[in-house]
Amino acid sequence: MATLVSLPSAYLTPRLTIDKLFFGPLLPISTGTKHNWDLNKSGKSRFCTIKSRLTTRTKESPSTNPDTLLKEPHKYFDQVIITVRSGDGGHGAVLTMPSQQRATKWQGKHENKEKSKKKLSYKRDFDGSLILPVGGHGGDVVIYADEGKDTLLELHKKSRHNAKRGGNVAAMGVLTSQLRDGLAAPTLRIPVPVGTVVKRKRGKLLADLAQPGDEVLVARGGQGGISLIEMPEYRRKKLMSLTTNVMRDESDKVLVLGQPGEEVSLELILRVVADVGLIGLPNAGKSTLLAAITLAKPDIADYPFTTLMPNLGRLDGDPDLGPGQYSSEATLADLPGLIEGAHLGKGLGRNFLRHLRRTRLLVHVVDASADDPLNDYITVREELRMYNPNYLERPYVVVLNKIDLPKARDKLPHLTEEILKIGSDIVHSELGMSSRDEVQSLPTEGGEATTLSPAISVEDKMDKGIEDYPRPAAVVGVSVLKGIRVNDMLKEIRAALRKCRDSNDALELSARSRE
Ligand SMILES: Nc1nc2c(ncn2[C@@H]2O[C@H](COP(=O)(O)OP(=O)(O)OP(=O)(O)O)[C@@H](O)[C@H]2O)c(=O)[nH]1
Repeated sequence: MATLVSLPSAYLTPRLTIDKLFFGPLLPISTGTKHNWDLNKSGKSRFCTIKSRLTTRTKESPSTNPDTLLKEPHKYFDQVIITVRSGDGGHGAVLTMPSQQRATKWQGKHENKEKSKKKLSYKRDFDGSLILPVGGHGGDVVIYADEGKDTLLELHKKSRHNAKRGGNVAAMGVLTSQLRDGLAAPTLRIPVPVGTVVKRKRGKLLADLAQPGDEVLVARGGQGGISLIEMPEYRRKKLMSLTTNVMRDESDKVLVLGQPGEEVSLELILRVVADVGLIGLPNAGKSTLLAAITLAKPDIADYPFTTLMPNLGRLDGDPDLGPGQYSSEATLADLPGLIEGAHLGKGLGRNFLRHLRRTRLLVHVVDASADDPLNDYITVREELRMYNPNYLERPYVVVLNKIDLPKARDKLPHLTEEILKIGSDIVHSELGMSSRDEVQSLPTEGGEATTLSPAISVEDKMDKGIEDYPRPAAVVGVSVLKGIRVNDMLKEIRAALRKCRDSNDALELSARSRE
C-alpha cells in the first residue's frame, strides 16, 4: 500500500524521522521503509533521505506499567504527575410559557376547562420575579491528605481524574412549577499521603498538605447554564416585568450552556512527615530498630536495600512523664540505606535524602560488628554533607547496633570515643539555622530545598568538613534485635527530641517578642 507525503508538513513531522528536508512535489512512499531520492539537476531538486515510521509507537511510559511499579517502587513512590479535570456545568433550558402551548393545543370548549384549572405557582424571588432553573454545577476536584495513604504509587496507575459534569435542567421546553435545577455533580476527592506538596506542573506551589485532613481545591467545576424564556416579540414586554431571563435573540442561547470545567496538570511530591529520621548504611539494622520500638512492620532481611521506601512508625510517649507523656510522642521514618556516592545517585540514590527535610532529629544507626564501623559512620556523614550540609546541623543520636555480637561488643568503648571526637561543640543554632530558616527554605535544582541562613552560605557550609559540625547528642550501644539497652537508647532519643522542642519553643518566643 502506498502513502502520499507532502513535505514539509506539520501534521506528519511527529510520525516521520526526516534526515534532510525535501521541498518538492507529492511523492509516493510506503510505510516502514527508508527512501533516498536524487532528483534531476533542474535547480529545485536535492538529495534527501526519509525514514518513515508511520506505525504508531508502542513504547509505554514506565510509570503506567504496573510491573515496573512493582519492581522499582522506590523510583515512583514520592513523585507523580497527574491531570485532573473538573466537571462541566450542566445546561439550562430554553423554555416557553405554558399559556403559549395551551393556546395552540387547546381550542374551543377545552379552553374554558383550562382556564378553570388552578393557577400554576412558579418559584419566585423576594421581589416577585420568576426564578428559572439553572444547570447543575460541575464537580470540583480536591486533593486531600489522608493518613491511610503511604505512597503516590497508586496515582501512577491512574494518572487522569475527571470529575462528573453537572446535570442539565430536565425540561420538555415548557416552564412548569415542577422544574428543578440540574443536579450539582459531587466533588472529586483525591487522597494523597500526608506531606504531599501540590504544584502546578512546572508552575507555582499550590499547597503543602502537611497535616492529616489538609486539602486544596485544584480545579473548580464549571457553573451551570441559566434557563431563558422564549417569547414572541409582542409579548416580551409583559414577560420582562416578570423576569429578566427573556431570550432576545439566538446569540443568548450561549448563556444556556454550562461553563466548561478546567483541566490542569499537577505535580505531586511527597515529603515524608516525621519527627525522627533513621539513617545509616544498608543492613545496619534501621528497620529492625523501627520494628522494635514501634508497631510498624517493615521488611527485614539480611541483604542490603531491603527497605525500598520510607517506613513510618509511631513512638509512644515517655511513660516516666506521667499524664504529660503524650508530649513526647514522635513519628519515626526508616529510610532506605545510604552508600558512598548516594548523593550522586548510587545505590537507591539521593531521592530519599530529601525525606529528611521535615525531620527534627536524626538517628544514625551503625553496625558495630562491621569491619570498619568508624569509616561507615564517616561515609554516611559525608553523604549528608555532600547532599545538603544543613542536615549536619540537625541534632542527632548515634546508635551502635548489634552489640549482642562479640565483635561489636569489643569495639564499643573505643568506637564511642572516636565518634565523640568528630565534631565541634558549636550548637546548630550558632551555625545560623533555626526552625524559622526551615520555613524560608529555598528550592534548588532537583526540587530539594536548602536552608540559606543569612549568616553562612551553602557554599561555605560545603567547604566545611564534618568535624566542623556539631557532635552527636549521644552515642549509645544497643542490640535492637535482642533488646539489649533499647530503653537507654529510647531515653536518649526522647531527651534529644525534648531539647529540639525546647529550643524551637525558645526561638518562637524570641521571634514573637521581637514582633
Ligand atoms: N545480631 C544482630 N543482628 C541484627 C541486629 N539488628 C538487625 N540485625 C540484622 O541485620 C540485618 C539487617 O537488618 P535491617 O533492619 O533489615 O537493616 P536495614 O538497615 O534496615 O537495611 P536496609 O533495608 O538494607 O537499609 C537483618 O538480618 C537483621 O536481623 C542486632 O541487634 N543484632
